[in-house]
Amino acid sequence: MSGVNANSLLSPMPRISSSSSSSSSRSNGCKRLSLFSCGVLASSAAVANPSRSSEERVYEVVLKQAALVRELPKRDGETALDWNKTIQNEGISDGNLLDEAYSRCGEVCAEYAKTFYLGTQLMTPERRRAVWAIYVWCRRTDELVDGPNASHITPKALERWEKRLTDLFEGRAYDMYDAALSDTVSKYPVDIQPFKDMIEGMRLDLRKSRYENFDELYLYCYYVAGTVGLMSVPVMGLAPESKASVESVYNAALALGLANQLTNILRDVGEDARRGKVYLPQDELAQAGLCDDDIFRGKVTEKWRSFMKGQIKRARMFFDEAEKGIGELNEASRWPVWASLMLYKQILDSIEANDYDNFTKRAYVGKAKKLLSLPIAFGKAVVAPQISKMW
Ligand SMILES: CC(C)=CCC/C(C)=C/CC/C(C)=C/CC/C(C)=C/[C@@H]1[C@@H](COP(=O)(O)OP(=O)(O)O)[C@]1(C)CC/C=C(\C)CC/C=C(\C)CCC=C(C)C
Repeated sequence: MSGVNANSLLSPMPRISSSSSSSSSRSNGCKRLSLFSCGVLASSAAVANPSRSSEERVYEVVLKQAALVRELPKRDGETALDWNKTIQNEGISDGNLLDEAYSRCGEVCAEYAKTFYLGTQLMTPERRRAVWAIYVWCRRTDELVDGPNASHITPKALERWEKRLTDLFEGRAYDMYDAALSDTVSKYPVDIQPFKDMIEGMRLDLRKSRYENFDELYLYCYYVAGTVGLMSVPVMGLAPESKASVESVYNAALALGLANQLTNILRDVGEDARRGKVYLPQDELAQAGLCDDDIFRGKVTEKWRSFMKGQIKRARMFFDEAEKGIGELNEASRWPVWASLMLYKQILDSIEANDYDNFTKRAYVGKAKKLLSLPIAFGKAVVAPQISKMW
């Protein structure tokens, strides 16, 4: 799309409304994800915070999201998270205006996240546009603290953004992008909590520039990225044949968000340091014999390599956890998820290929590798999902 920029994304547009409700369910039984003890940490975060760890607090949100889905009645011949028919049967009330709102979301997506946009093409039209609407809201939220006007953003502005969020969940949309999301949340069992939590993550980012331990970092990563997984699952839907518990799929989705954000942090160490930010856990840096000054100095040493190996190992473990859940998603939704996972995971390979110099070199995945990932992701998603579980 031409003319999509950070300012236009945040500028208000004509206010239109859409109605609100919520919807659907599945089995219980859960598998608890614990990646704190993956060998990179000498001290456990739960010990650092003996009352309740971030992992436990986030897990409560996961359980709540899964419970919301289970509370909704199953329809004959429909699995709990298989709402495609529901959407098609009920139709969309404000036809043209909503179509326009969604197509604007698609344009933003195509502009900002080309590969992801391509990946959504395989999804059903209803799911595709719902994911675009979520994407746009996330992107706009992120731009409040990371965009061109970020230096003017105050807690008050975030409060207004949150009020606007509550309004759109109640069917009162301020602009076209909001209207699309308002429609989406009225049709899929998407809860407001992960959205509120993402705003909380932006608040945290405004006031915090150091993370004492992985427990603190975990919470931040949940807020800004794990939430995306929780928002997306209800729209992407589960495979009708899936026997997995809803919790385990939400956990995998959470893990993908965490893995992506940890990878982002590892890729951007130098860039963040130049903004005075160090996201890496302070206690782990200290255990490796490193401190902030080593990061500001930006010299790749043996200590740094060894520290980075541990961080990369942990990020990969979250990716592994995420992979286990993708096969449980509705078949048409798997491709963009596999594609995004593969592309992000390769950033870790690229950090290694740069000999862990994430101070002066930006790890990236080249075009050829990106293009090659798409058919492989397609294969894992559609052609041989069973085989991909064994890889
Ligand atoms: C299919 C799919 C991938 C859907 C998600 C689409 C979506 C709603 C994305 C929103 C992304 C966004 C703009 C988030 C705002 C906060 C933020 C910036 C988070 C970081 C993303 C990277 O964004 P960016 O474009 O800035 O990256 P670059 O710096 O340009 O490289 C994050 C790192 C996190 C994004 C998190 C995800 C994509 C998690 C997706 C998880 C799922 C879709 C769940 C999948 C389900 C299972 C069962 C595994």
